[in-house]
Amino acid sequence: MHAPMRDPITLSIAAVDRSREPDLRARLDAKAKPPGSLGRLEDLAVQLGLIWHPAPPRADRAMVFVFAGDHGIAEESISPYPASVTRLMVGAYLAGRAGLNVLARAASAEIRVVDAGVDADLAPHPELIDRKIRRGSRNSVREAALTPSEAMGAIAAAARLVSDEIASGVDIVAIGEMGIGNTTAAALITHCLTGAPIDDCVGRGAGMDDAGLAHKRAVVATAAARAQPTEPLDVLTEFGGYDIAMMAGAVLGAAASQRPVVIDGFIASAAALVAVRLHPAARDYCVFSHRSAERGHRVLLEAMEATPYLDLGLRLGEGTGALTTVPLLRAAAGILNDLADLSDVLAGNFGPQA
Ligand SMILES: Cc1cc2ncn([C@H]3O[C@H](COP(=O)(O)O)[C@@H](O)[C@H]3O)c2cc1C
Ligand SMILES: O=C(O)c1cccnc1
Repeated sequence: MHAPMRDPITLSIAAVDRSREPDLRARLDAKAKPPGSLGRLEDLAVQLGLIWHPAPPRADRAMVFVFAGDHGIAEESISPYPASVTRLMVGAYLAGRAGLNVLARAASAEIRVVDAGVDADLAPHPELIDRKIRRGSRNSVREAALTPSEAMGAIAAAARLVSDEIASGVDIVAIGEMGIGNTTAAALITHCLTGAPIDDCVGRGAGMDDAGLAHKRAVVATAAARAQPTEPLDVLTEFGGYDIAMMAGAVLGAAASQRPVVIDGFIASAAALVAVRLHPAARDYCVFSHRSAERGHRVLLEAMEATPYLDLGLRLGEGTGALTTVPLLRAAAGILNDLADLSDVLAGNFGPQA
């Protein structure tokens, strides 16, 4: 049981207790290995230890939430693919045949596919969660993509979904998206929230060529000339999408329930930055999986002082990068929970049962 979801802005998110960190580091240093020899897995173990304190971290049940939504700005020819690919890929998720499904199987993760705002009347399916706010966002070159109440509603709906699953026993949350045009929305969010130049925020997305990239930059400049918000909810309303708003809500839901949330690539990181600007303490719960090949991702990672774990040249989205990192969280929890102390090994004593 949990309290009813409050207004996402007044949602209560507790920062982790950093005073526990030296104790966790000392515990890791006492284990049967040279201090620091598990490298950044030890940092991840510390983060999980802080999140779960005073309980030992658990990392058994992982669940990826994929939020699908269409973007009005797709009518500006900013993607090499038509908007109809969004709903077709949702079909592929439900058929179990997409990159999402393959990588979720490899990570032993459960999948939740959420219709956040696909521009189609999707047929009901037992594994499709209908949270559709609207059939696609508005074109942010001309007008705000979302209304403030749509943005708030999307955040609240996703936060609720995630906190309900955590209440039912999910240990690790991962987030991803599907939405043709969403690298343009994410670029606009990145530009507004970090102040980085547009050219540093815009990349090739699903594979724009040089001419396409130049056009995409011009479209982003036109939209950015219409409005220059800096407050996170205003930025989300002007330039976001239902997929991005729900990913921000998912981050807040995981943080409010004190569970780690693995952030996928560029678009998911833009949503995470919105969440962190709304609630700075949410940063403590974010695990940044990988460095995306998409140009603007480095700007977002710097803005959140994040060093991702993997650099595989990924640029798919769908939560695939977050899923490749799930085994690292399991390893990190195992290091803290199961690795013997060096003193026991040196005494020929392998733990309480010996
Ligand atoms: C077949 C296909 C599957 C995808 N899965 C994720 N994306 C990725 O590409 C889209 C963003 O790129 P842009 O902003 O250039 O449209 C998003 O849907 C993202 O998740 C895909 C893209 C395609 C074409
Ligand atoms: O980093 C990502 O998640 C990404 C990059 C390009 C296209 N789609 C997703």
